[in-house]
Amino acid sequence: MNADELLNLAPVVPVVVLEDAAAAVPLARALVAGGLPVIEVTLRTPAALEAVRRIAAEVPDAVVGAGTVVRPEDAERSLDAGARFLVSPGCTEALRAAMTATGLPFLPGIATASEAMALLERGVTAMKFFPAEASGGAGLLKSLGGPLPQIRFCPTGGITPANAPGYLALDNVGCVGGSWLTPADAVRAGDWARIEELARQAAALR
Ligand SMILES: O=C(O)C(=O)C[C@H](O)[C@H](O)COP(=O)(O)O
Repeated sequence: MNADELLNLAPVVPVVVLEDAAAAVPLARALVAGGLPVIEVTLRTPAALEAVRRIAAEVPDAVVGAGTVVRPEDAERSLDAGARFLVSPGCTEALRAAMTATGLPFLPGIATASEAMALLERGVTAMKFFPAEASGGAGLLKSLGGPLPQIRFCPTGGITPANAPGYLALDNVGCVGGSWLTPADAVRAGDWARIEELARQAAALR
């Protein structure tokens, strides 16, 4: 799978923060059952890598990746845990090199034309647009599509069921990402039925 294929797997990528790795497998099963197989586990908690490991081992229909990859060493550690893709909120040359070295598809974050062009010079054509709403939203992406039509994006940050269709209608958007599918209270309560239903609604967005 390359990064462009990753963007085509599902219209919405749930961005997940897990405090407890024990929730990882039932959570991933609920998302897959709802029709969202691509799952980004953010490396924001001590439990994150173990969560990736468990989903990779126990939920074969999920495509689990690591998000919030911000330090070069996060890339290799995510690969070792079984991540199948990497996502970063922004990018540096050292981070790009580390993500490339894993051989995994990755979506480096950008918010401006210059950031996108720096990655394009390195052969990267699939990127995360972050923080999407705060940086100019669908209008900015539409504008970037004029001079930079070869780049495709996964906008993330402030995406909701209400504004997602506006992004998904753009030629240069493959999918959107968001945390709304896994509300912290639902995860804490183990309310997998609610998460499955949120996933089902999101899977129908396109
Ligand atoms: O952790 C990362 O790698 C990020 O870049 C940030 C996340 O993608 C956003 O925080 C999700 O945004 P919301 O859906 O608005 O909650």
